Amino acid sequence: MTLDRTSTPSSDAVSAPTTPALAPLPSALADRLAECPGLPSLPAAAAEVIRLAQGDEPRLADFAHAIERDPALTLRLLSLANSALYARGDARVATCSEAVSRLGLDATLAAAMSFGLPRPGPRENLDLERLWQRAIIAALSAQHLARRLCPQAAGTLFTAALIQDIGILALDALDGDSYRSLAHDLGDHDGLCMAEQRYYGCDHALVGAWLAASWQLPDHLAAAIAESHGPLTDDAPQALCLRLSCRIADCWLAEDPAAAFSSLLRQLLELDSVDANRLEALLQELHGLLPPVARLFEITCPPDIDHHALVQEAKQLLFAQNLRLSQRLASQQRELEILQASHSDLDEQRRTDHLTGLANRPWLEALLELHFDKARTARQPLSVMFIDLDRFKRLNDRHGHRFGDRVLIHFASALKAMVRESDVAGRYGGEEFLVLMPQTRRCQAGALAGRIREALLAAPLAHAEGEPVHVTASIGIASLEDAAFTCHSELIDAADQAMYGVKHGGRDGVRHFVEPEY
Ligand SMILES: Nc1nc2c(ncn2[C@@H]2O[C@H](COP(=O)(O)OP(=O)(O)OP(=O)(O)O)[C@@H](O)[C@H]2O)c(=O)[nH]1
Repeated sequence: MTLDRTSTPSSDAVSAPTTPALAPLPSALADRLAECPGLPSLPAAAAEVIRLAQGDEPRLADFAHAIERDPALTLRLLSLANSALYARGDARVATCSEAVSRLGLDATLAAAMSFGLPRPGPRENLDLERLWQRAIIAALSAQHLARRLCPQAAGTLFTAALIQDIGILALDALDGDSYRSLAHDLGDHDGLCMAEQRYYGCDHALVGAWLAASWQLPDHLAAAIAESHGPLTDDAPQALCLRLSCRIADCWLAEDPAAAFSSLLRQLLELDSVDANRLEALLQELHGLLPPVARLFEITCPPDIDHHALVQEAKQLLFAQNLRLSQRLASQQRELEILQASHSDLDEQRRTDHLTGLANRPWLEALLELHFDKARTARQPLSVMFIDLDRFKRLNDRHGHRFGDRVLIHFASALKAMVRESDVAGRYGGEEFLVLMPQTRRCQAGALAGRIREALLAAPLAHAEGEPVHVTASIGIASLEDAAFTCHSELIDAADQAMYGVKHGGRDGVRHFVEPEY
């Protein structure tokens, strides 16, 4: 009789067709490991089982024969085959062949390896008891999950989860105390991996895979160990089973399991293939299987948990956390809105002349630059009007600076009311104003200047001691069509120059820029 690799849930997936190549270990670490005498070694019976498994047609009798040479291992395999984990109500097995047949190749391998690896004992080093507890919780969890998500790999995943942390044993053998100082808190697995990355340039998963490869374990087992740390995603069910299995083990062994499981539930929300109900069913199965399996592995059984109450508490904690999170998000959103409002207020202030509320000089120049480039590219008209109120010093001197301010404010609001929506009126400085007029030819700009003068004539900008105070303005206009302007500031200078022409001509008037003839 040959051992059928596909007939039992645990004997399949031995030959994964496409096993990804292992990432290489950092070379200095590989050299040291290769020369380290105290690395965990494979028990002779397990080595023989592996050798046989790599043959073309592994025969059940050969496996049984290899194992029978190790009576202690034979006894334990029989116990395992008759345990609740594998017996499932079937008759008790009495021979090594029957045990191997029931367990399948992967579980036989797992058992052979695990019984030969370092056991919890009085040594004052790593907390091996905890490592083994974690290993069996992970192995049972991986197997449970795999039965639903990728049944053909259930056996492989049991074995891979069981030995996924052998890299820790290897690094412990390599560096002793200095490694133990990194691994002092085995409950913080992510923290340990990060510390290993810093110290060795890789974590114990890669070291474990290297060790598995050096024991000639099947490639897919070594690859699974290498992949045992990483994000939880639906698209790789085998990696998901393994990665989730060690998280479940960490939660089970955590000081506050409810808090740990609630954070695991949060991660499950991202998954389609595993939810809180599946987790609860898994914990229930573990609750029944852990005591006999712990006895088989000769370790103290992990603390019992009330899986139902625990999942309920974890759900409530998650709910409370979500509530707090959404409250925090809402208040952050409010703060953001206030910040945005004050930012746009600030933006507005940055662009505005504080006395008149019109655009200020920097903003006028920035806008004109934009309009200038756009008008030139699109060959569209553009005009600029420079307005200087006449004899403003005299007005200030006569009526006071505050009075002058009020005149400026009134003129600004009158100007704003007269220009088109698409125009921009601004205060260029002191008693000087600028109007930018996109899509406006010189004649249209001239018409607006005329209306401004008429308005100033028609209505006084203020009253002093009951008397109306009229102000006149000198207005210069420059339009793109007046000359070959090369930049926006030339247009302002041209309008300014035209305005000065009015001043020199006696003030209160309008002039267009005329290019000087040389
Ligand atoms: N009230 C007030 N006056 C200002 C403000 N900014 C500038 N001025 C005054 O405007 C006056 C400008 O004087 P000048 O440059 O000599 O020009 P002008 O008196 O208007 O004479 P012409 O431009 O030649 O018609 C100065 O007295 C400035 O103090 C302001 O914000 N408020």
